[in-house]
Parts: sequence; structure tokens; C-alpha cells
Amino acid sequence: MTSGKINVTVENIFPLIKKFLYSDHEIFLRELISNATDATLKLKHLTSIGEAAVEYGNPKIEVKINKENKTLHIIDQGIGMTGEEVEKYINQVAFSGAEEFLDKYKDSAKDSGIIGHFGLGFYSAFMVASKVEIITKSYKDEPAVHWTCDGSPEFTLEPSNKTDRGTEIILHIADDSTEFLEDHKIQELLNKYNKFMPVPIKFGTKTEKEGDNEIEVDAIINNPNPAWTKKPSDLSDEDYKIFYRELYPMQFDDPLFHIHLNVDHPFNLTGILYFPKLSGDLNIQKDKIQLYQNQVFVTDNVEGIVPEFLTMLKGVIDSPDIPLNVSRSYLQADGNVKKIANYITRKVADKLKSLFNEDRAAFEQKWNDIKIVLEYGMLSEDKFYEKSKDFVLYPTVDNAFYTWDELKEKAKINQTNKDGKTVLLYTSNKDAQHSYIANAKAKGYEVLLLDSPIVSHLIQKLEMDNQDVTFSRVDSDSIDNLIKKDEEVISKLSETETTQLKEFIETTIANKSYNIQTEALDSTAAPFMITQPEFMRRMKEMQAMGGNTMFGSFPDSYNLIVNTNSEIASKILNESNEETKDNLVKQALDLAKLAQGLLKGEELTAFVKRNFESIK
Ligand SMILES: Nc1ncnc2c1ncn2[C@@H]1O[C@H](COP(=O)(O)OP(=O)(O)OP(=O)(O)O)[C@@H](O)[C@H]1O
Repeated sequence: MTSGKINVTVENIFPLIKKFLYSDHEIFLRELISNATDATLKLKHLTSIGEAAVEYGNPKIEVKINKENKTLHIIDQGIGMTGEEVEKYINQVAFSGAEEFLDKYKDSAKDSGIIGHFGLGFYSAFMVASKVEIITKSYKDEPAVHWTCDGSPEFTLEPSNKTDRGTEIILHIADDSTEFLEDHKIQELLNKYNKFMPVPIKFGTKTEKEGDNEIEVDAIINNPNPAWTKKPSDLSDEDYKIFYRELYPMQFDDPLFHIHLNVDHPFNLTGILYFPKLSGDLNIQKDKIQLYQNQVFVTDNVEGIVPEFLTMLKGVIDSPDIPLNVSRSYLQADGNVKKIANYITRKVADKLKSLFNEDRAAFEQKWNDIKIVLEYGMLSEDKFYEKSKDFVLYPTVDNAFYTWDELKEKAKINQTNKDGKTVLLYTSNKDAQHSYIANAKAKGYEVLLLDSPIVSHLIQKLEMDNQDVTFSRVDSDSIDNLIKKDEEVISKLSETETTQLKEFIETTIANKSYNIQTEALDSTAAPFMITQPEFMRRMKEMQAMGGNTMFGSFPDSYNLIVNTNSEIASKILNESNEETKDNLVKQALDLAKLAQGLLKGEELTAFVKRNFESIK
């Protein structure tokens, strides 16, 4: 037996490991299973290139709890270690075995996915164990060894009678960590970190029916060949759906479509992203994109790696090239990470374009479910905005869907005003703005249905980019003013009469919240109409979305448009009975309010009562 002191740097590192290095104690299991996986894949690699004269077989990794002894065992059938290697790899912490391995087999090892990446892997065991043993036998024809260490820098190394190849790590679980002796806890951790690791992992047994008999079989907790590691051409739509279920067992909606990611230059990345049916409340998206490194779960916080607008998607990303033990802000500045984000954005845009081109009708059907992500992407990522023209749709109230170019083309003919600007009319609510939509449609205009919460920001951006186009909500002015053509409508009232009418209405209403405007409109147009000017409303909405209160909050601003060519206008003007005149104005105003959804509460009650009276 040899005993000795672990490399001096360790003396300082041990307490560090325990206290600071890992905030999450539970990751020790992931680290040890990763080591076991690496050891297994190394052996696979060596046998495949004829460097190891042993049978690879069907190795698995076993995790076992011994409640009586208060130990947790991680057993693999991998490459193992000789006594010398234990000295070297385990005792000299700073020495990275993986590094040497890679150095030796650099080029042939590249595609076997065996690059170590988590830092101080093995020693994380001391976060939960008071004593750790390693019993290991190398694939080389050398005796097995038994290493023991109680967390102090002293260790012992003695021969062992282990005869089969591989490594068993035994953790004597510390008194403050006994939760790791519970089946359900280990099950939970395996499920979280190891669900898709590339070597089968056994935890306990289960019974299975074979004919009429029940037989005891290994309970394998992982799927070693998850969909993202396969070629897209080997997967059907159904396979992708099945994998979605596997990722999110509690998710019952099918995804709308998927995007298979696969790149190996200038960085390595594979994965599958899904467009989910978004639930109404975007804040409670529980199932997130999961980040893996060589099939080991790392985190489901992909902020900084995936462009923000795509964090609403689901799925997995697997890349060995994402630095993990660094802060988020560092991550965002990392060149590789930026490239990854750009690549993902491009892939998503390409996929959307091909979906659109392949089956436009199906794409239109999905539009409502995906638009929020796309619109957000247009606003936040210039690269995505540039590509979005090819597939972003603008739906009308009549369920027609236009691309940007189609829309401009169409509107140009009929909806260009006298200043040469094409005016795109839209509504945010088909029901609430019904009467205004009807006015626009009567003129043969298209009305878009743009009802996302970020629409005001989006149209602002579109207008900036297309100086010949302007957006106006249907209720922001009278239809003749929205798209001003050259033809003048002649007023039936003289200028004096118009002033008289305006003054009378002003005094009757005596309510400063409306800005009264008299206009000579078509005689069949509504006599009184309340509008909400586009600019003020849009500013207010943008401010509400952006949470910016720097300029104070914008007040609501409404105009009352009085149509001087309407019969009612003349009637009011010519009415000699003051009370009747007053009532005419009040009734007309209430009707205008009703059409804009502004007649509420006490006013609505009084209105209803008054109208019942009038038909008695
Ligand atoms: N189960 C095992 N079988 C064979 N060798 C092992 C096993 N566990 C650890 N080792 C050896 O010990 C070395 C040190 O392991 P440790 O987990 O500390 O770091 P690493 O695996 O090299 O790097 P990292 O964990 O950061 O990816 C490994 O590189 C490997 O050579």
C-alpha cells in the first residue's frame, strides 16, 4: 500500500470546492457520470482504432444506493485506470487526463465527443461525501487498484482484487447530504442531467412482461440516442413529435413545427428547436430550451446564447463550444457565442421561409400562433428583420394574408393619398372598431388586423424603413381624412353656419376632453364620430409597452368630428327649441361614443333609459 499527500494545491482547493466552487451541490452526480461516460467512450474509441485489445461489448453505467452503508456507487465498464494513472490523474489535480488523451489522439478523437469540459469534475464528489473510494482496473493488463481519501489531502492507494474492467466510485455520503441516499432524489437528478447521455445508465430494476411471465430487467433511465444526434433524413415528423414529448413529458400540445440544427464549422452545434403553441401568458412558459454539452444537460437558462426573441421556443441545443463556467455578460461578449446566436437566427429565418414557400396555406394557418415571436424578432434582431420580408404576413380583417411586398403593391393602387404616400389601414380589434372598419371597406380599402401588443413599435420601424408608407388605425380619423384624395367635398353649410354650429356644440358639451372638428364629409357618413389621433395613441402604447415614464404619461386624446354635410348637423343648426337642440347634440354625442366603446357606466345607464323613454 502507498499513501501520500495529494498535490499541494489541493490543500487549498478542498475547502474551496466544498464552499464556493459549486453553488449547486447536486451537480457532483452529473460530473461523476460524465467521467464514467468519457471513460466508456474512450474505450470505444480505442477499440475502434485497434488500440485496445479488448471487447467493447455493450457497456453500461450503474448507479447504486447502499442505504445501510450510506454509500452511493457509480460503476462503469470503461477504460479504467492503472495505479500510475490514478496517481497522475486523480492525485495531481491540475493535470487534466482528458487533455493528455486528446493530445495523443487529437484528430481521431474529434468526432467521438469525448472532450472534458466541466473543470474540477471528480473532486466535486467531496461536496457531498466525507470519504471517496475509487476501485479501478484498466483495460491494459495491469492489476486493479483501490484509492481512498477522506477529504483531507492524505490518500491511500492499495491493490484491489477487482477482476472486471472499469471503475467504481464509492461516495460515503456526509451527514449533511443524506438526501443523496434517497431513491427519488437520485432518480430526479438522473432525469434532470442524464436523460440523454450517450451510454446507457442503470438505476435499479423494473419488471417487464415477457409472454405470461414477469421478468426483472435493468431500469435504464436514459435514451442514449436522442433525436438531435440523428440525421434529419432519418427522422419522420412523428419522430420529432415523440422527441418533443420525451423532452417535455408534461406538455400536451403538439409543436407547430421544428428546426433541426447542425453545424460543425466554425463551431460545433446540434439541436432541435420547436415552435410551440404559445399559451396566453408568456411569462409562465415553464418548459424552456435546454442546453447540453455532448448530451450532458447543463442548464435551461439559454439567455445570451439564443437570441432573446427565440427564448420563447422550446427544444435542445447541444454544443461543446459554449463556455460554461463564465458569467452571462462574458458569454454575451464571447465571439463564438455571438456566432452561435447568429447561426440560430439565420436557421430559424431559413426554415420559416421554406415553410412559407412549400405550403403557404398551412403557414397562414399557423400565423396567429407564431406571429408574436416573429414580430418580436423583427424588432430586436436586424438580421432577422432583413430576412423577415420573405415570410412575415399581414392579415386583413377578411382573412387574406399579404406579404409586405404584396401588401404595398395592392394598397398602392387604391390607398395612395394626394401626397403620394400609401396609407395602410389597420385595426387592433375587429369588434371594437367595427363601424370604422365598415367605413373603410365601403371605400374599397383593405383593413389589416394587427393585434399584437408590440404592433405600435413594429409599424414605427416599418414606416422608418419605408418612407412612402404610413400606417393609420381605422379609428384615428374620418375615412376621407385618413386617405386624403384630391377631390374636395363641398360643404352644405356656409362658413358662418359652420362656426355657429361648432360653438353651439362646444358650449353644450362643455367637456374639454374632446377636440371638436367640423368637416364637410359625405352626407351619408356618420354625423358625429369620435376618433383617436394615430400619433398620440401610438406614443402612448409604445410608452406603455416599453415602461418608459420619463416624459410623464401621455393623456388619452380624442377628436369629435362633426359632419357638416349630415342631415343632423343641419337639423341642430335650424332647431329653434333650445331643449330639443341640446338633446339632439347629446344624443348624437352618445351614439358616437357608443361606436368607439366610450359610453360606459352611469352615462350608458342614462342613455339606455332615455332611449326607452323615447320609444314608449
Ligand atoms: N470513471 C473513470 N474512469 C477512468 N478514468 C477516470 C474516471 N473518472 C476520472 N478519471 C480520470 O481522472 C481524470 C480527472 O477527472 P476529473 O473529473 O477531475 O477531470 P476531467 O474529467 O479530466 O475534466 P472535467 O471533469 O473537467 O471534464 C480524468 O481526466 C480521467 O483521466
